[in-house]
Parts: sequence; structure tokens; C-alpha cells
Amino acid sequence: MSAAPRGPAVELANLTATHQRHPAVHHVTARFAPGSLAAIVGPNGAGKTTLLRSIAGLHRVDEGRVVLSGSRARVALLPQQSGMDRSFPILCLDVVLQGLWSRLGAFRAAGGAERDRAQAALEAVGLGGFARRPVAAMSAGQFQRLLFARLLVQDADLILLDEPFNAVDARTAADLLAVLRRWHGEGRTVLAVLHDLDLVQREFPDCLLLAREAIACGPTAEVLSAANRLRARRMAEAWDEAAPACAA
Ligand SMILES: Nc1ncnc2c1ncn2[C@@H]1O[C@H](COP(=O)(O)OP(=O)(O)OP(=O)(O)O)[C@@H](O)[C@H]1O
Repeated sequence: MSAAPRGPAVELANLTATHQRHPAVHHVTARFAPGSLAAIVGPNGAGKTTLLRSIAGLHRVDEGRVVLSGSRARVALLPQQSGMDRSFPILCLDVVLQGLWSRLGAFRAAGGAERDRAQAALEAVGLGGFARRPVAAMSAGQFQRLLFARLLVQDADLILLDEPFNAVDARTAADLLAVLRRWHGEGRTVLAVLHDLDLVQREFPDCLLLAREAIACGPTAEVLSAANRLRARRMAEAWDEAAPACAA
């Protein structure tokens, strides 16, 4: 990393988050240093999305805390594509402009400067000619590029990505990975939920292995040891949907 970190440290202190009182994330304690490029990995149902949404402040924390050093840190979240409605009649440029909403406020329309910025973000992700195109006419990979353009204009210090390379081809994945590397080079803190462990080992210096509880957090090579992976798998296999609600 070249720049001094501008992203916050992210501390998870004994964090528990539930769905209908069943713990999806259970007493997790972990820390990501300022400017980290870190992956959050674990089996299906391990609590990764719930954890990411808790860090973003979008899912209620039942116990423990999420602490971001630098209380004014701007946070941006790339949600999982599968959870998004793409049939809404909206143009690509307007989706990118949504990223400026917190600066514009609810009642101020985007001006020329904001539109130029949104257009530049579209160009940065290879969608320069798409500004007036309806979102419904985009492929999954193009839509993911569009969501990255919206993240770009948000200019966040902490960037949270939920399966950013899902359903995209190798070229799109490589282009979007280059954006992540750029954010990391700018000293932002980047946390990404991922399933591709080869990619994680190649590109992400730090890692949290989750199986509802934190199995390990730290340098990727250590976290993804065979013993830790086996433990995560066993804990996932032992998952009991009928287990009693968390008393925490
Ligand atoms: N809206 C919901 N209502 C009830 N339970 C939920 C809800 N969302 C998730 N869960 C449960 O919480 C647990 C963790 O889910 P979560 O989506 O956080 O896991 P994940 O690690 O992101 O999974 P995946 O890798 O499959 O995307 C799972 O057991 C899931 O069934």
C-alpha cells in the first residue's frame, strides 16, 4: 500500500447479531487495521452477509459493538446482487448519482458538476456510453460495474463488498479487482465477502474466517490453514436451525 491509511480501523468487540433471535454472528471479536484489504470468508450460512450489514449499520447488533476509529469515516456498501431489484425504471446515470445522495440531500437536484462526476465514474468502470441506458437493459456483469461506479462517487473511507465478483466474467472480475487495488492503494479500508479462496490468497493480505463464530482473523496465509478450514467446515456442518434462541 502506498498512501497513508485514510480508512478506519474496524473493531468487532464480542459482536452478536441475530435473525429472529437466532444468532447468525455469535460473539465475534476481530480487528482490521486502518487501510486493510481484507476478505471475509466462510461456508454458506456462516454469517458473512449479516456481519457486513452489521458493520454498515444496516443490521441491528444484539450484543457487543462495532467500533470504527475516526468517527467521521464514510462507509459504503456493495450489497449482494441477488438481493437487488433491477426491474425499476431508472437510468444508469441516476443510479450512480444515488451515490452522491448524502451530499446532495433529498431536495437538491444533481447539477453539472455532479453529473460530470457520475459520468467519469461510469467511464472508469468501462460504461462510458451507458449513461442514458435503463438499468433493466443491463447484463449482470454490466450491472455490477454500474454498482462499482456508484461506489466510486461515494468516495468512502470504509468500503464493504458482498460477493463483488459473483456472476461476472473473468474480464469484468479483473477490471473490478483493479478498482479494489486502487482503493487499497489510496489507503481506504476494504472488506469483501468472498468464496473464491484462491483469489483471497492471491489478492487479500488479511482475512477473517467465519463460521458464525470467528475461527481466525489476521494474515491470510495463517488464517486459511488446513486446520482452520476444517474447523470452519465442521462448525457449518454442526449448524442446527432448530437450536434455541441466543440468550446473549
Ligand atoms: N432474513 C433472514 N431471516 C432469517 N434468517 C436469516 C435471514 N438472513 C439470513 N438468515 C440466516 O442467518 C444465517 C447467516 O446468514 P448470512 O446470509 O449472513 O450467511 P452468509 O455467510 O452470508 O451465507 P452465504 O455464503 O450463503 O451467502 C443463516 O443461517 C441464514 O439462514
